[in-house]
Amino acid sequence: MTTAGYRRIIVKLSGEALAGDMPHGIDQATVDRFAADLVAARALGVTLGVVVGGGNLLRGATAASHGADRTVADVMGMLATVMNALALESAIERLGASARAMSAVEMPQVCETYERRAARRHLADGRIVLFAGGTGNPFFTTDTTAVLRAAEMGADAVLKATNVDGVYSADPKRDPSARRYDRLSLDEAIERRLGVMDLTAFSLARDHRIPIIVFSIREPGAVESVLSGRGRATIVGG
Ligand SMILES: Nc1ncnc2c1ncn2[C@@H]1O[C@H](COP(=O)(O)OP(=O)(O)OP(=O)(O)O)[C@@H](O)[C@H]1O
Ligand SMILES: O=c1ccn([C@@H]2O[C@H](COP(=O)(O)O)[C@@H](O)[C@H]2O)c(=O)[nH]1
Repeated sequence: MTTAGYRRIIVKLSGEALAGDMPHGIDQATVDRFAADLVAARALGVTLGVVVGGGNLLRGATAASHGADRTVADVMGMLATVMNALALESAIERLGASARAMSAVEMPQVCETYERRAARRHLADGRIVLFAGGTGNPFFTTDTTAVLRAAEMGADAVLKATNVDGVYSADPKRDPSARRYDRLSLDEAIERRLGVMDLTAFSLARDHRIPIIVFSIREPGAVESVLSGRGRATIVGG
């Protein structure tokens, strides 16, 4: 299967990338560009859910390594993902498309609470659903959330839009000799402990036979390119 066959997808959008050229925070121009990418992908007729990370604001494990309580830090990380999802929701709606942020952590004054059937209805109605607040539980990541929501929504694939152009034999930021894969199995990704996603996410994807497509979000139109089968990406599983 090529990446062109997917009709229902979950995009895992890097939180870190939302900072643009800044070390941290939310860069509005980058939010607007990612929103335009998502709207263009939706215009291909693809049913689209998005899980956004929080690495531009706070990662629980990092905060804990500096002395914070891990469970509190993880809650803060989940709140960071809500901020990112709200920024994207607003940017998508300003482009004239319909979007709905749904948080796994209840905050009714802020956005809808995640509920599986309601989310499926929003998708069926053509809305881009922004799954915020991670799984709602500490000790997980938004990569795992993306695979979980993909399984719940009956998605064909998870598109991991990040700051590297695929999966390598080692972290390419640390090892310049790392070799890039065009394709590999989920078993191989797990056995080789490839750090582009956590093991929980890869294992859940293997259990539910959900392929993960890893590609760089740096180029405008990246999501649409991957969905059209043109973009540079690594296909894991599938
Ligand atoms: N084998 C590997 N192949 C590719 N990238 C890898 C590998 N091992 C580690 N990485 C790192 O994984 C990172 C992408 O995963 P990560 O989940 O940290 O990013 P993200 O999606 O931008 O995160 P967040 O959403 O939390 O901001 C890359 O920046 C890359 O440096
Ligand atoms: O289910 C989840 C998802 C996320 N978290 C916390 O949020 C941050 C940000 O998510 P990233 O995937 O790292 O971008 C994460 O580091 C956790 O602290 C969580 O607790 N549970």
